[in-house]
Amino acid sequence: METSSKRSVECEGEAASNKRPALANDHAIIVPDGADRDESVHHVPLGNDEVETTGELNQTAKQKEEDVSAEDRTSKDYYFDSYAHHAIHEEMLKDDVRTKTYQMAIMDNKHLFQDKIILDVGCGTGILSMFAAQAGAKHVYAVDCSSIIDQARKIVERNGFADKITLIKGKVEEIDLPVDHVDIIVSEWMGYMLLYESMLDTVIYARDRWLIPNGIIFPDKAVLFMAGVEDGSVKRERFDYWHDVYGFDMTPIKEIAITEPVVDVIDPKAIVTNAVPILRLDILTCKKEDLEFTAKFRLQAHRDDYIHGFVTYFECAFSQIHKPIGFTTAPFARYTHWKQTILYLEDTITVCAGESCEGEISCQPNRRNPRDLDIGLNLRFKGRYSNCDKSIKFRLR
Ligand SMILES: C[S@@+](CC[C@H](N)C(=O)[O-])C[C@H]1O[C@@H](n2cnc3c(N)ncnc32)[C@H](O)[C@@H]1O
Repeated sequence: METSSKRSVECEGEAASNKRPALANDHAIIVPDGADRDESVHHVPLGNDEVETTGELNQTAKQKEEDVSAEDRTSKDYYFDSYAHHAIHEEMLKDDVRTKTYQMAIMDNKHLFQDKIILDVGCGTGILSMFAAQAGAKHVYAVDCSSIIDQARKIVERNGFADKITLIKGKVEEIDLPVDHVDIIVSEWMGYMLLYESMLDTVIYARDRWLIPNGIIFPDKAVLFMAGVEDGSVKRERFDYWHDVYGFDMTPIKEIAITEPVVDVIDPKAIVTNAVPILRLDILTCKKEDLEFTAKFRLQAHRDDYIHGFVTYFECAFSQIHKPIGFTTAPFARYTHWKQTILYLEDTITVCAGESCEGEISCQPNRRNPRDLDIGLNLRFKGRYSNCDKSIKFRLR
């Protein structure tokens, strides 16, 4: 089965489901009502606006800059700059699957927030801090290293929360809080393929330093999934394109391009196999080491088709609240700004219904740029029409 290359357009016509799909998952995830799709949102490329920081932080940034050569200047260097611009926050706020799930999780659980001390890890515009203050928190500490916090300060004042929310500009790992402990941590740390940006490290740091025993983290569960996809038209358009560019062979670029996972919307009809969980995280207990993982997988085709790559997506849950909720970034659910992340294969696998491909997928932060992800795929397939035994490396940057 072939699917259209105009994936975002095709997707517009999909019936967006409100119900959590039946996946191999052990916690209830409900996508909130009224979270409409917004096809106008786009990922904002990492920019390089000047970030205002303390002298000490500027020093650290300069030092880091000297450590990396020009070709390695990727997300590591531009990370906080990228969050300084309002457009990336607009994209996140307009993702109402995301934002409304946080709002519901907080506002429908006022009993948890009443008179409690809250820490917002990476507050951005201050949206989660203001939800927490509205829910009755005694005080909220909102931390962000990006200069967007200057706008957050004005927003907090304008909305009458200046006495309830203290904004602290700096890296969570480098600041001191005026309190020794917090009752609840709220944070939106998830990146593409769940772990891109490595911001969960920061939440783990904050949890271990400040969260009281039996404290609460919003959200507290995350699961990453993978499935096989038929996506021939996009593969041809993105990668095979380089075979003949105005009559020239530009395949050296194809060889690089295919090692970079693609963040895009996948038509749910393109999914050829079952989806399997490859990482389950309990944010209350996980360690930094758990974020480097290798998982075995076995994916069985549910129809005769081709596998051109593997799609990954994630789900998050707020399970410590009165009635657990969550959201999914799956292709068959509503659009989110995370879309899906696809690992395309150089070779196409011809698969028959019932046949399985298996292997191991590994993922770890890149050694030089820890906000990038190095992904390894060992793939084995023996089918009626094709065989495959390969090790492939990708880098999400
Ligand atoms: C994905 S945004 C979420 C913003 C906001 N909480 C929301 O939900 O709209 C993550 C924010 O965390 C900040 N951030 C990431 N790592 C940080 C760190 N180590 N220390 C302080 N801020 C950090 C970024 O600058 C960014 O503004």
